[in-house]
This record gives sequence, C-alpha cells and structure tokens, in this order.
Amino acid sequence: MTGQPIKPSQKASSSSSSSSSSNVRVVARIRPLAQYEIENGSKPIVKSLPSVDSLSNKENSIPQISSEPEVLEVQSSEKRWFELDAVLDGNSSQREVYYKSGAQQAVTQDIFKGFNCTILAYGQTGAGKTFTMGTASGKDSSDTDGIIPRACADLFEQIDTRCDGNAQVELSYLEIYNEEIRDLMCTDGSGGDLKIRETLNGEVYVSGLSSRPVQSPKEIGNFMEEASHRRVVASTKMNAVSSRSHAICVLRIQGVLEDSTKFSAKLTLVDLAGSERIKKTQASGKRAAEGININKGLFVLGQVVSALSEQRPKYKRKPPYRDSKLTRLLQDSLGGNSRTIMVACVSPADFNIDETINTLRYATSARNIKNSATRNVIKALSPEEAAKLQRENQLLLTQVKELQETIRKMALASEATPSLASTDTDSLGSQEDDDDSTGVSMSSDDLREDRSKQKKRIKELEHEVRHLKRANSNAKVGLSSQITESMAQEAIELPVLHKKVAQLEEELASKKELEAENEALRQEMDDLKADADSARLAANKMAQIMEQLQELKGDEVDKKKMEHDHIKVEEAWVSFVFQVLETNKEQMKRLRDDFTLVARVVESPDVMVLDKSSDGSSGGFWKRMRKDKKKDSEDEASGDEIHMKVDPAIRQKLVTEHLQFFEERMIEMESHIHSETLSLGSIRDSLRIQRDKLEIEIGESEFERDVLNPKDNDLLDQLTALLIGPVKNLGEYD
Ligand SMILES: Nc1ncnc2c1ncn2[C@@H]1O[C@H](COP(=O)(O)OP(=O)(O)OP(=O)(O)O)[C@@H](O)[C@H]1O
Repeated sequence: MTGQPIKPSQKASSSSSSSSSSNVRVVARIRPLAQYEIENGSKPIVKSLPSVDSLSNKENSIPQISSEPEVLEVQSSEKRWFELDAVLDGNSSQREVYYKSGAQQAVTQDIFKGFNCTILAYGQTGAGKTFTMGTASGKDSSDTDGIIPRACADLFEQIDTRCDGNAQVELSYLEIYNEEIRDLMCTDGSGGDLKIRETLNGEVYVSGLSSRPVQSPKEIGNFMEEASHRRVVASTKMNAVSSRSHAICVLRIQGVLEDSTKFSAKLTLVDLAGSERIKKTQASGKRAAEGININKGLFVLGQVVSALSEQRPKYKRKPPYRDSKLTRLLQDSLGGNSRTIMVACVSPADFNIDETINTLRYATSARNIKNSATRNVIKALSPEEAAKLQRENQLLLTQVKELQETIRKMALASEATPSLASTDTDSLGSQEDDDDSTGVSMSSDDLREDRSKQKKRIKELEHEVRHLKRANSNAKVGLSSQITESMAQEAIELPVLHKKVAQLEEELASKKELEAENEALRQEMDDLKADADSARLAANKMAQIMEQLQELKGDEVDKKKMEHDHIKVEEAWVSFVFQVLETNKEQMKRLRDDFTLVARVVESPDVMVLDKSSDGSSGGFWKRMRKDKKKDSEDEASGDEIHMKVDPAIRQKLVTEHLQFFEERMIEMESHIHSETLSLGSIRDSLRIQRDKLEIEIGESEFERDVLNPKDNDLLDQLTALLIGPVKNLGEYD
C-alpha cells in the first residue's frame, strides 16, 4: 500500500469555497517497552525500517516530512510489514513526532490557508496516545511536550508574525465518557450530557458547549490543565493513568493576514481512550463498563474507517457515523471538510502483538480515506462583493434582532406566568388527602425543573445575541474608518453569523418544543385534577353502595344462622336413629344367644335344655318344643331346665327349621342395620360438612358486616387513595 504524503498546499484564492482533496495522513509511533512489559519478559518485535529520507535528516536539524512512505516491521512467527506516511520508534523525540506527523505543517501552514485540521491519536490502552498528544501544560515548553502544547505555541507565534495580532482564537474542550458528552470547560458542573446537533448546512456541533476566547498558549494551557482535572482517568493493569474517555479539544481561529487575506479554520486535537481487552487490563465493575463503552466507540470508528477506505465500488457502504458520538463528532475529520493526521500508537512488545497488528491494520486502511477540505479564506473583495456582504450582514443583523425580540418576549411570558407547580400543588392540596398528592407533586417537580432549564437557556441565548451584536457593531465601527479592513472583517464574520443564526433558530425551535411540552404537562395536570374530582365522587358513591351491602350482609347472616340451626336439628335426629340402631344391635345379640342355645341342643340330641329366664325372643321355638313334647314324649322338669325325650328325627327337623329361621332373621337384620348405619353415617358427614361451611360463611359475613360499618372510615380512605390518580374521566355520580 503506497502512502500519500501531504499534498503541497494550494494558493490562496479569493473564494471561500475552494477545496482540496487529500488523504488522511497516518503515522505510526512505537513507544519504548513499558515497565510491566519488561517485568513480564516481553520482547520487542516491532521496529521501523527507516527511509532514505529519514536517514539523510541530520541530527538536531529540523525534521523533515518524508516524501516517501515508511515501513514498520512486526517480527512474530512470520514477518509483517506495514506501509505508513511515517514511522517513529522508541528513540524518536516529541519534536520529531510533531514535525514528521505533519502536525507542525498543519498548524503553521494549513490553518492559515483556511483549512480545518484534525490531529488524532489512536491505539490500544497504554500505547502512548496521551504522551504523544500531551496536554497544554501552560508551563514553559520542554522536550517532553506533546503535539497539543507545541501546536498551541506555534499557532500564537504564527498569529503574531503573520496577522500582526489581528486574529481571534476560541477554545472549547469536551470529553465523551460512557457515550455522554461533557463540557470540560464548564466549572459549575452543568456541562453534562450535551446533545449533538446539525446546522442547516450539515455542520455537526455540540449544543450548549462553552467556548472561551484565548490570547496565548499559556492561557490555553491553564484552561486545559484545569479541565484535565475533570477528565475521567483511572489506573488499570496496563496503564497507571489510563484515560477513560475520548477528549476533543477544538481551537477556532479567524484572522487577517498581512496581505489582507481573511481566513478562518478549526483545529481539532483528539486524544482517544485506548482500546482494551478487559481480561488484560483486569478491569471490573465500573472500569469494565467504561472499557466496553470505549471499545464500542472505537469499534464504530473502525467501521467508519473501513467504509471510507473501501476502494472496491461493489463493497462501498455508508459510513455509520451516527452509531457513536465519537464518530458523529469526527464526521468532518474522516471523509469530510478537514485535513486529518492520525497517529497510530503501538507497543513494541510481543505481549501486545494482536492489538498492535489490529491498530496497524486500521492505520493502513485509514490512509485510503479521502477528505475534501474547503478553504475558508477571502482575499480581496470587489465593491459589488463588499456590498453583497454588507447586505447579507444587514439581513443577519435583522434576523438576530428578531430572534432577540422573540426570546425577550418568551422570557417575559415565562416570568409573567405564575409558578405552575406551586399553583397546582396548592389547589390540589386543599382538596386531597396526603396519599393522593404524590403523583401530582412528581409532575410539579418536572415542571419546575423544565422551567429553570428554560430560564437558563434563555439567559444563554441572550448572552449569544449580545455577543453577536457586539461582533456586528465592531464590524460597523471598522466600516467608517477603514473600508477594506471592515469588508474583510465582515467576510470573516459572515460564516460565523450564519452559523450562529442557524444555531439560534434551532435553539428557538427546541425552546418552542419545550413550551409545547409545558403546555401538554399543564393539560395533563388539569386532567389529573378532573380525575381526582371524579375519583372522590366515585368514592362517595362507593360508600353508599357499601352501606347497602352491609344491610344485605346482615340479612344473609340471619338466613345462614337459621340454616345452621336446622342442620343442628337434623344432626340430633341422626344421633337418635343411631341410638335406635344400637338397640337393634343389642336384640341381634340376644338372637345370637338363642342361636347358641340351639347349637347346644344339636350337640346333645337326647336332652333339650331350655333356659326359662330367656325373654321369649325365641318364643316360637318354645311353643313348637311344648307341642312336640305333649304329642311324642314324657317330660321331666328339674330346676330351670326342662328335659325332654324327643324323637331324634323330629328333633333334628325342628332344630334345622329353627336354625334356618334364626339365620334368615339374623342376615336380614344385619343387612338392615348395616345399610342404615351406612346411610346415617353419610347423612351425618354431609350434615357436618354443611354445618362447618355455614359456620365459616357466617363468620365471614359477620366480619364483612363489621368491616362495612360506615362509621369505620379506613377502608373508604384506602379506596379513595386507590381511585385517585389512575382513574380517568369516571363521569359524574349523583
Ligand atoms: N514514546 C514514549 N516514550 C516514553 N514513554 C512513553 C512513550 N509513550 C508512552 N510512554 C509512557 O507509557 C505510559 C502510557 O502512556 P499513555 O498514558 O500516553 O498511554 P495511552 O495510550 O494514552 O493510554 P490510555 O488509552 O490507557 O489512556 C505512560 O507512562 C507514558 O509516559
């Protein structure tokens, strides 16, 4: 893959729309072995193969940008080579990196030609990105200064020599932490979760991001040092001070060159958080979550790079800029209106070979990305052009005034409106119990918060309008004294004004949206109040219904009690029948005794023993025996027994007949008693079940009757609380 050195800069033109297409310049920086790599016995396997150009660069002379690509060699199981615009190894100084990366040229030349420039460091965690970019320390420059302090120093030096101090620089500084944009320049803690917006002409910007005019590198250094304390850093196994966020520092520069050429440009300096393997960094909990978000942003960045670098038309696809905040903010730098330098930082250690190869793959792909940077310069103006610009300027001024008036009116209206939150809470408070006001007061808090946000935003907008007015009046003052200067000044102000107006319009639109939301909330509040009234009515109606229910329940209790009494009577009857059955059983016992007697007779065929004390239950047998005695035998009586001589055949017949008679009766009675007992048992069981059930029902009904006592307000209160809030449009209950 052949690298594309930075193209020679174009000549200044009189138009602000001239553009130049250039590839992203990609250089690699190999840092020395880190302590942890030495300790784990890592070997250096990444090195640069110096170009002829770089060998010819003499020591201590100004490092030159190589006109030929340079090669980086990775020596693992097999050798691999990567061709880049420059390769800097562990011996390269910070100064060399600044020059050979192309950063020095971008700052000292491209910016003053009106090109937007981006310099970003990319690579795995601990690979040396922060070391390479550096922070503007604000202290005297030293050998260890990275790209940012060097760029700031060169920028102001150039402004001094080339613009005679006639230039303005504005600084803004943000970080993307866990997919949230935070303003690092904001001191009052309100710069969190900023939103990305787009102007009508497609420029991406961060709404509400603060910016400060700066006059010197020292001032930038001070601001950045202060801001860097707000940046999230933490210690991991691979870097003691690891950046946990992507930091983006933007310097907006506009000025007039000695030849009256006006230029404006944006210098974006990016220190990305490093890609990391959670296993290697041994991050857990919050650190691991950060790592995942960092990797996610970088993954999308890789996708964007790969989509932009695709050469084969068949495989070309839309870069997924919108998939992460990082790529959305770097949209201009990758494939857009910017000259971009990417420093791919890598470790030399075999321990990190996978990450190094990954970084270098992206780096070589990124070299194919073509940006189309537009120059923002105006060199000389014809009287017609000047008049046109003045007219545009006038138009913008009118727009600004109109916006200012709208904002003023909105501010007045918002102050004139009584505090919605307090009014509504009061009015509800007078009607509602404590319980039911909870949902309503939550809405009030939201409203109060919205209101204060709105007021804050109005103040910001007023501030911006004042700033615009000041800028325009300065332009006017210049017009009367020095026409050329002023026209050029206006030319510079014009794009800025355009942008500001677009931003203001957008802010206004979002403010109107807020007003609409506010109105919707007010409406919701009214609905809630209506619901509360309906619920109260419903609760009263419920009380009446419950009173009626209570009466009904009373009747029910009486009825069930009667039923209960009836069952008790039935149970008593069943007990009585049981007693009768017991008697029957006793009779059965006696019959059995008789049976035993007969059995004895059968055993002694000559003598019949009759028990006179017997109660006559076997009377039939007696009679038969007497009759047979008179007819066939003589009798003898002795004591309680009567001894008879009976013909054995007759005797046998009699005995058999009576035995049969006994048996039949016994079987009959036994089955009768058995079935009676069974049916009575089941009647008794079912009665018992019914009684138990009734007792429970009576208990419940009595309880309900007691609970429904209208004097007891607890249940009513609970019902009212439940009904108020969720009930919508219940209607009237009269
Ligand atoms: N070229 C270099 N020469 C000497 N030391 C270096 C070099 N590059 C990096 N270091 C040192 O290596 C360590 C890690 O570097 P640095 O913090 O810049 O890594 P990083 O890529 O920004 O990591 P992270 O993504 O975790 O923030 C630091 O102690 C730094 O001083």
